[in-house]
Amino acid sequence: MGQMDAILNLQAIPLGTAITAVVLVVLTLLIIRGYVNDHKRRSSGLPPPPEVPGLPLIGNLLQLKEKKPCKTFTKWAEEYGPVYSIRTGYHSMVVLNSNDVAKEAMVTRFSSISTRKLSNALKSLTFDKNMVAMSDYGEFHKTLKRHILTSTLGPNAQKQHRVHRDTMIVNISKQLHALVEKDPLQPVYLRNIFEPELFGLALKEVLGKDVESVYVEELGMTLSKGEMMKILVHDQMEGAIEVDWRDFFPYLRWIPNKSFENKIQHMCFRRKAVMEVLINEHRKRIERGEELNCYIDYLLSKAKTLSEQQMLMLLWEAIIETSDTTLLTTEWAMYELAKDPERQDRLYLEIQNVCGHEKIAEEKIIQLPYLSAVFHETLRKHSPAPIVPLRYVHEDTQVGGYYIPAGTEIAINIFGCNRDKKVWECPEQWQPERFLNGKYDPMDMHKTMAFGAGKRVCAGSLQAMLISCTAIGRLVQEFEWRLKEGEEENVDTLGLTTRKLHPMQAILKTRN
Ligand code: HEM
Repeated sequence: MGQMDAILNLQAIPLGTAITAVVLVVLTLLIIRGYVNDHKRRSSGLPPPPEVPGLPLIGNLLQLKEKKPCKTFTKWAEEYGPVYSIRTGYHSMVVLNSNDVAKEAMVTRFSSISTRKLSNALKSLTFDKNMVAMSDYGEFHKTLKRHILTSTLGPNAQKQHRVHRDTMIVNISKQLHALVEKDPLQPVYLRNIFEPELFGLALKEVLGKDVESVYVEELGMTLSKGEMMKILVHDQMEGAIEVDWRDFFPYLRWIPNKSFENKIQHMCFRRKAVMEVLINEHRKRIERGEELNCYIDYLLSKAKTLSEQQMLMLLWEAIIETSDTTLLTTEWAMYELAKDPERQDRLYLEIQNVCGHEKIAEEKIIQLPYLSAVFHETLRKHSPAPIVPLRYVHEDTQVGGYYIPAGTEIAINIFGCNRDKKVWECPEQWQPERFLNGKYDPMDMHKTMAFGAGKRVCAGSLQAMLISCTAIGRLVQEFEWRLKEGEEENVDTLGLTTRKLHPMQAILKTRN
């Protein structure tokens, strides 16, 4: 996912005389690879996926420069079908664009497609796959996933953390009321209030306590919560899509790319400095006998074989994953509702009928099918992870009736699956009602492909649903939302996930 977005920033490729010699060798290697694969494919009796024509050596890189790769992939699917292959420099990549083939890859053929293919930036930022989401499938992955589910994200852990989510919603509501009272005509940036609260919730789940500021000796300064959020979340999300042209031309990896390396190292250094201070403070707390129900306490007592660096990465992973995609989903849902007064009214009436004068609470979600439909329709239209982090085929396999040799990268285009005209009527339109036609189980978390599927399915889907649905419900229960003039056009996204480029601005009216 990072690699592909990074193509947008593709730098000029250094072509020197040394490279001219390499070019010949590479072309020869490509021809040999093609010949060997073709021979194996013939004996499998399966055809290769259709190829999107590209240029020698660089393949399809230039065609991916213009727009978001998920959009280009979706456009190509109209011409080449749901499975096709492209070349990103030296690498072959198969792109999957429909629910059927995506599920086949993630479930039926999982054993052959369960490892990750990381860009150089992601290799450094994940400390070489030391986190649940970026590790290769195996014992290490299974153990880590069990830890995060048992301590934090599974149904029982979520019950225990309920108090933090309830507090967060109350805080958000209070701050919005204060802003509207102060100046009812002043547009409100929901993100400015929601994001620090969500980050605070992440800190409570991971460390047991919210942290307002922290002195970091290595950086020589006291960081506010906003500055911590920048170092631990925003900078890292930016780093994840940093391009290293050597990703596409591994045979040139002997050429240094210092500006890239320095940038990533700087991000890793700052993250480590902040995380170490936070971890050390909580170690001291635990030593004083003050144990809390949170991820760090769990890992320190139950996962003693983890190294310091692994512990740091796992704790940071839970912080960044909590802070990003749930915010995006909630902000996009509120954007769509603020744009669409009829659907906003329909949701408000549903909540009134079920909750009356009481504030919406998590246990009511099951009785609010339109609210669930709003959540899932937002995940469909604005899929927060538009492309599943790249997978790698580690043994010859097949998908959609096509032969896929070992060594191929697999891009699962969730955006494309969720906009497939064969599955979704008017996929460009935001219509929550599409989930209310009796075809869908109201509580099914996987009505769309937004959370992935199979053994690597998202571990945080329950938490995302609980937070996002309660927040959307409460925000609509307490205020009438209308977009600020001109805001309707602001649909661009930024980065690895579908973060709204322009934070939504809305005018709020308190409901009586
Ligand atoms: C609306 C919100 C979210 C969406 C759309 C989403 C989507 C995804 C997707 C597409 C994957 C990749 C699946 C694959 O590789 O096959 C994933 C993995 C993962 N997500 Fe989420 N996610 C969300 C929220 C969260 C939250 C709140 C957390 C936790 C704090 C979280 C933790 C994880 C973890 C740990 C994995 C790795 C699972 C594995 O590799 O086994 N996610 N998510």
